[in-house]
Amino acid sequence: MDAADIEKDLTKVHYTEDQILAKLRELAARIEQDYEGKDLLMVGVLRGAVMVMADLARSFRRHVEMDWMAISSYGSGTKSSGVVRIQKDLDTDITNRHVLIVEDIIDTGLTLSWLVSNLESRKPASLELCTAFMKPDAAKMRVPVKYVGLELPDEFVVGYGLDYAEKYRNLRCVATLAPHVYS
Ligand SMILES: O=P(O)(O)OC[C@H]1O[C@H](OP(=O)(O)OP(=O)(O)O)[C@H](O)[C@@H]1O
Ligand code: HPA
Repeated sequence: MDAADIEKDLTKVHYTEDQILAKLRELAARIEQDYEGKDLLMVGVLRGAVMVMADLARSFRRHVEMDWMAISSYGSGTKSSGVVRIQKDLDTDITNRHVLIVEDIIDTGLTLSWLVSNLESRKPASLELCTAFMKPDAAKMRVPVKYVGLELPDEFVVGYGLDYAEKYRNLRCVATLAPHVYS
């Protein structure tokens, strides 16, 4: 499949790579300021957050630690299954640590709500959330998200880490996936 074939699967590009990187640099500057003088552990949520974590972390001029959790609620479909499962836990003990969860997207908010209560039970010194993208339903979430990047409509999107059935994660932009691909 070449680039032109992939483009046929997309209906609208919402953000280009440059727009995404510019927003992440803004978030990184705020995070750097807020965590001045504190050790910071960023927890990335596999697999979608790989790109966000890599670009965010490289925007810092300070040390950060990174660890990863793999949890899944979407399987290979376009709707949340409603059931969150841990597939890989953290390697780090987060007790008394300043933890920042890094996500690619908050859609229904189910994954993050679940993750926050799971990580809070481990007694970190602080726990905050950062997401590159957010859909409208996420506003209904009870957990506040301190660092929010870019807004997306309530459509199934792919690219910049976001997949459909494990494909499209490597697109540099974020775009709506044409319904003919999954219906
Ligand atoms: O707000 P929600 O409706 O819960 O959706 C957000 C979650 O869905 C995606 O993960 P997914 O389960 O698809 O796993 P992946 O990161 O491996 O793609 C995404 O990376 C978020 O973790
Ligand atoms: O729109 C989406 N695309 C890809 N993965 C997702 N996980 C939650 N929402 C989405």
